[in-house]
Amino acid sequence: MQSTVIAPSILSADFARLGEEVDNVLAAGADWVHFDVMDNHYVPNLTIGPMVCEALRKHGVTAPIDVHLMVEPVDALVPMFAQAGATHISFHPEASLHPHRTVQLIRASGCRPGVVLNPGTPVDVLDYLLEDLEYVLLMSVNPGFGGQAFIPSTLRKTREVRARIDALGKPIRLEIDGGVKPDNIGEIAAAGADTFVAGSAIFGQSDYRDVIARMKAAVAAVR
Ligand SMILES: O=C(CO)[C@@H](O)[C@H](O)COP(=O)(O)O
Ligand SMILES: [Fe+2]
Repeated sequence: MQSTVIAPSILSADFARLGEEVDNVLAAGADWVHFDVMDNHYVPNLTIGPMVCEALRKHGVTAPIDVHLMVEPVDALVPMFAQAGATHISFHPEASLHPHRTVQLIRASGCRPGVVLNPGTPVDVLDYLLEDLEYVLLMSVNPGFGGQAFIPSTLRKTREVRARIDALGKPIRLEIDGGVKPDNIGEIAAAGADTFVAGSAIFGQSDYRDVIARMKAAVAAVR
């Protein structure tokens, strides 16, 4: 079984104090930094790019940086993020002309590849990709914004992807992104997730340590 990972989405952090926010959330027990990249094309919002990732590394962040690319096309940004210090890069397969080639490119760039499924994307998209991935990211909201409500059908999809990963027998992580909170994370973990993105639930609280501890305790109770 994979270890539990809590990955705060910095989309909900105070961007004017980003380095300090990331330091604080990691000191409070977070495991990874979830880095949402939006291009105002694949999704109707615009966020941050490789320069900000590089700035976090220069600031002294050593934790894994989990880059979630909500961009189309995908490939040109992969080496740029690898160079900027990303450790994990995920992308939406419908945004790449050749998704398997993109997986190979992420790995060749020295990062761990992941594929992202939107709430309406069937799990069949994993059919010939899963065995070459390090993680699957299931969106539990439609991509583009923080602070949205968790879509319940994601629980069914989580169980389906968990079964596929277990059948394959490879140590592939199952990450959930969107609307994850202390009061639903236990149910999500019970469905088979091991890696949890949370933006507003963490950065919306003043005590990061308390909310992360409550999330980890809720996961530990069911895993
Ligand atoms: O990728 C995305 C949104 O597109 C996420 O990473 C959100 O940033 C998560 O925010 P919350 O739903 O936890 O507030
Ligand atoms: Fe994300």
